Amino acid sequence: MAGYSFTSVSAVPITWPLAAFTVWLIGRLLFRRGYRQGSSPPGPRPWPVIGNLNLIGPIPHQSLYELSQAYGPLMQLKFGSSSVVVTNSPDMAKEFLKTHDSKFASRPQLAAGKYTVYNFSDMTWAAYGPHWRQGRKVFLTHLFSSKRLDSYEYIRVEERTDLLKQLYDLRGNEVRIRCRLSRLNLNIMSRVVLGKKYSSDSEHLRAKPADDSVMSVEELQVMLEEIILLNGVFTIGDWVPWLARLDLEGYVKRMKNLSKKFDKFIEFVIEEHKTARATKRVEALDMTDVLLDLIDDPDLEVKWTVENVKAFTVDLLAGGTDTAATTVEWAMTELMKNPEKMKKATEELDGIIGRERWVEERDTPNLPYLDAIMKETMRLHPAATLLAPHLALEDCKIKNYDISKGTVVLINTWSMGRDPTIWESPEEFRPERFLNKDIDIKGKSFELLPFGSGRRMCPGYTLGLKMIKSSLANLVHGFNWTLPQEMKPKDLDVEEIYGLTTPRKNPLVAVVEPRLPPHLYT
Ligand code: HEM
Repeated sequence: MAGYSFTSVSAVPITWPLAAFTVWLIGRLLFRRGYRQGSSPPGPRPWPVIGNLNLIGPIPHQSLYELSQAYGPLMQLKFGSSSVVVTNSPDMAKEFLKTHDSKFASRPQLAAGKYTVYNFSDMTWAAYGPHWRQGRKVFLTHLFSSKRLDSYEYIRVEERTDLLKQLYDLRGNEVRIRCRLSRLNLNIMSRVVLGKKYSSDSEHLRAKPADDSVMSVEELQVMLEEIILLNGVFTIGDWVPWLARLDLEGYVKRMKNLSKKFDKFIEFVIEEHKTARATKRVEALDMTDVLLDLIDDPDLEVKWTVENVKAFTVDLLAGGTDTAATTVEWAMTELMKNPEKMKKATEELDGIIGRERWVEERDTPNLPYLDAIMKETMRLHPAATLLAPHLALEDCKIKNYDISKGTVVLINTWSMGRDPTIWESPEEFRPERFLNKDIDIKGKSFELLPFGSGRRMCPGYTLGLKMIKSSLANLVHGFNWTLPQEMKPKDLDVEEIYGLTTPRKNPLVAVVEPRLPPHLYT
């Protein structure tokens, strides 16, 4: 049977004028011709240029969504000389992530992996193979076992309590929720991964210059935001290799600068850990200790190096901080846009938890409406809209489409979440759609894949879910939130910033008032 032909779209990146012209010219010269995929003869035929994708900055999932509306569930784009296949259909996603999982379990070797995580020494950007397999095992058995995650619960509780106290002190004032959430998650991840925070806020540092912090928490937050951004950008040199040296957008320069800063920071952390280990002053085994121990492990299949320790540390800090904060900010935005849903959530909390205590992690299985809010938020605002890019390791036929080795695969979870053939009234925030429905978010229901699925699925999802659920539950339980001044719920925008994660463009600002008895906050 003859294979289908792909709809091919030529993507012409647009940047500042000179670069735009250069790239347009290259596009005209190189990508005038397309070819028919499948078993029919691949004779050249005109490449149908149907429009420009604005590919400055991160890859825009919304533009991909619009194209997919016209071109169907599987669409092939040309990014320079590389084929990129995008899907927005759960059936197709299942083919890539389950049926043919092992053939699509690699990652393209992009500049971000080379320059920000020590030449692919981490797990996220590692090519499929022994290094990645070993790293994954380290993650799942040493760092994210349920025993280890439980042993860190006290850290999550202490940091959360601290945030709730801060919010109480700010009562009656406007609060930028995301900033507080990022800091909460950064504090948790720093203590879990590095053993302590290593950073304090700048006011504290000014007051106590002798503090042993290495940098201000604001500086560390900016570094993490930068790494998330740079790991999601479209870098022309990745797709047109002979342009790589020009670094037209300046992203590679930024990656190198950022990497230097991270390296200095992590070097300091490692040295301190080594000193503590040498003098036997190790009090608690944090993740850096676990990663350092592996350097001396003779039984490992692939030699573990200090670069691996550093790159994994970056993965852990970046993976755990931004994703959860982005999701909770979106959940709070949707709840404030839909006050009747906020009311239902507080009613559930009042009924199950009561007003005399905070919500603990062990309570969350008893809060189905809260769970539905989280799922509905992840449907409309998945933290990683295109997952992380997958790479075909061999030629493969997917539902009769020929995918050649080296093709990059993007799974557009953002589109799937908004597809009217899957979800009724997809633009509406309706947590009720998940009540009494067996839709899983851990990679089994392909219409909802916030953490991906299969071999490359997020290994940190258990921790991510713990952080999201308990902070969201307590923000809703402990406080009444209102919009500033005359703002109405309908005025709240839902504009996004594209990137590896997709936060609100305009941070959510709300006025906070306590709703529980005062003694609980002090
Ligand atoms: C709300 C929380 C989180 C979300 C939504 C999320 C989402 C994702 C997604 C979509 C992927 C890519 C899956 C794919 O390529 O198919 C991923 C991969 C990954 N995530 Fe997460 N994540 C979260 C929390 C975390 C946490 C807490 C950590 C670690 C501290 C983490 C570490 C990683 C790593 C290392 C990978 C790469 C896995 C691999 O390539 O094998 N994530 N995550």
